[in-house]
Amino acid sequence: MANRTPLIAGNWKMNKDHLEAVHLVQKLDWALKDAKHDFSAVEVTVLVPFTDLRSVQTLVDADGSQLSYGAQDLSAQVSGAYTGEISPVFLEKLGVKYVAVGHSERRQYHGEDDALVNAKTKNALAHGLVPIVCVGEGLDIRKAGEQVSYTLAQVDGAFEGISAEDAAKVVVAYEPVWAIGTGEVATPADAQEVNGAIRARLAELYSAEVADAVRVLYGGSVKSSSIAELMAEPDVDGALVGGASLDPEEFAKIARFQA
Ligand SMILES: O=C(CO)COP(=O)(O)O
Repeated sequence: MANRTPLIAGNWKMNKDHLEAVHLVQKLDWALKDAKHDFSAVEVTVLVPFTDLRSVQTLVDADGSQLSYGAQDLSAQVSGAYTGEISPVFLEKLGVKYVAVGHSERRQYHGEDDALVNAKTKNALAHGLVPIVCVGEGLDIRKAGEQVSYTLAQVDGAFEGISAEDAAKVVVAYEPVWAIGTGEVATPADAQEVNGAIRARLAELYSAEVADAVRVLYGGSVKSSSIAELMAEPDVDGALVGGASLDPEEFAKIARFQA
């Protein structure tokens, strides 16, 4: 890996109310502090439900925690008559650093397409949030051996019209849908194949410098037992962790993959 700081991001999905969130973040923070975790060596963040954000912000501020936190989605709009939507301005005011965009569950259950993912990515960047753009193929595409071309088309769509300066700030998460929540983690070679292709595409779309700056994560059934071998791949710069991020001890172990 070049000079990219690894990022371990926990995606809680629709789990933990705001009271449970405080307990979980506190336990995670303690586990990392006990282990003298060096946040400058491996960044750790949690993507929590919208309703948890204010409580998490208060806790992180009060405890002087080095954990950052983020949201799982945002609106493509900024304000106005968009019932139920959440503006990036609101997220920015809550101290949010990261926001997931185009998670496969949003693509699948909410019909989000590449154009919407692109609009949301731009909206996040315009308001100082770091988008974690999620891409990845389903099982049928994988069986047809088309995972690289399919995923790169999603990358092309997400980055359409984004400047090189902004592109360098984006985080991309390769999450093969068949590996999400199934216990079936991609092999390190599977992850490297697509992560490497994503970086090569960014070099084509922009430049070697931009491609070198962007962190490309892997997600899909990551556990403390599988993280080290994934991170050993040159183009895996971290992980987007679902189920295992709900267990603070296990998630702290994942964050401490170098230990
Ligand atoms: O979708 C994921 C993270 O965004 C991965 O979820 P799991 O780690 O539960 O497979």
